[in-house]
Amino acid sequence: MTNAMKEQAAAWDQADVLSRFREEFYLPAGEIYLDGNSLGLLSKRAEKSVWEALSAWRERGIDGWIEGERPWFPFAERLGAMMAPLVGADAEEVMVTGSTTVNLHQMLATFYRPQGARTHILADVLNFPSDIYAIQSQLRLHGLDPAEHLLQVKSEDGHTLDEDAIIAAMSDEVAVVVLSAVLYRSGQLLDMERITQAARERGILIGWDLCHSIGAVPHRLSEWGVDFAFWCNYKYLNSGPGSVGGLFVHKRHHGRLPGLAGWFGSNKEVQFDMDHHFTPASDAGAYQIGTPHLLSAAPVYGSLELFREAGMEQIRRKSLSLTRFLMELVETELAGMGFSIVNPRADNRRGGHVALVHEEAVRIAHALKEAGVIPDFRAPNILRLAPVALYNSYTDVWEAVQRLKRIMVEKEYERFEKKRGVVA
Ligand SMILES: Cc1ncc(COP(=O)(O)O)c(C=O)c1O
Ligand SMILES: Nc1c(O)cccc1C(=O)C[C@H](N)C(=O)O
Repeated sequence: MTNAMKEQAAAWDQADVLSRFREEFYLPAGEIYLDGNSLGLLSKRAEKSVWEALSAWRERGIDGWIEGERPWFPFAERLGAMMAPLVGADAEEVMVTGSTTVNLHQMLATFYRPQGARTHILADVLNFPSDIYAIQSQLRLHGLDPAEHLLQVKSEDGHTLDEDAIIAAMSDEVAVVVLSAVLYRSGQLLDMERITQAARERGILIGWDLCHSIGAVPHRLSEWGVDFAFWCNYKYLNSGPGSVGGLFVHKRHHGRLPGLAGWFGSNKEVQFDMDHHFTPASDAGAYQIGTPHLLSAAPVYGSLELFREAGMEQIRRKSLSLTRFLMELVETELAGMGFSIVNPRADNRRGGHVALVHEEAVRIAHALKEAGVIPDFRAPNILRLAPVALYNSYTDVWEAVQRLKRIMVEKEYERFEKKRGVVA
């Protein structure tokens, strides 16, 4: 059985239409990297685009803003247009700017307008903490108590959300809904289309956090009628730690005054008139604030070239197939060893990683790292494994599970402290 699976993995690798993209990345020597859902690996393209940004600065100085192959002044717009297909949007609806948390602040500062009974923001108990902090602080800025005005949909099993429960919580007290497309721990993929439609039918605005879905799952934000979305580019998009994030604002909202205005949100024709009257850009560009962080935006260009070449549909197909294989191996090779798979199994219900619960998860994560498999751990007991379509192979998945099996059989994890790392 084991050998048959290994041969199967090798055969799939042979037939893999995306296998050439592995060469585009710097893979840590001797390691199997399965943490691309937290920080994607550096690609040669991303590295090249950073060097090109530095060269432009070195050679052109101030003229880099308007001259050269990739002038800085329209760069955020250019990246937005390149990224638009990944979220299913028109070029003018997407901007590469800010960060996840900052963009959520910008979106709420713009779209959260408590009026009459509609004063609540609806989120969920499984959301990433930073989103919740941003929501709480936006409520406070309106003089409202988060304990009362932030509603969080509960989770029955502590890992997943029930879409019916989310929709049932959309009362006429809710002004805005903020949810993650893919939940950061369990990897559950929510039915964005259905939930968005339900919010719109009830006159509620809806915004999606795409941190764990962008680059892993295709989206059709524009067609679904999503009001806004925000994300980072350092996970599946491989644009580097702290790289500039992204946002989407549906075209029906264009022309509004952004909640947080700054001169880079100006109509570009008049920005350098230096007028004290703010003339916002007519599209998602209006939501930029200050000078773009060019050196952290530069790698996004190289990363997006790879996505354009590989194609999102192919990436999703391989990602699903990798995670399906991983789940199958966990169930066969690791049977009886105390693991339970807590991500949903169905293809249309899971994102790009597999989430395993084990009572020894923290020590197993340490042991895996020592064995050259890079997972991540989320307290109290979740091991996340993300085989990434652009740079992981089926053989990586097979080999990672063999190393994990050895750790369990030999009880290698018992040598480690039951304590998470600083950046777990
Ligand atoms: C779902 C989700 N939201 C928000 C964040 C925070 O993003 P940032 O630190 O880029 O603002 C992260 C990751 O760190 C995340 O996974
Ligand atoms: N943003 C991160 C960071 O600055 C340091 C370490 C990890 C991260 C992450 O992105 C964690 C990630 N959002 C998660 O899903 O847990």
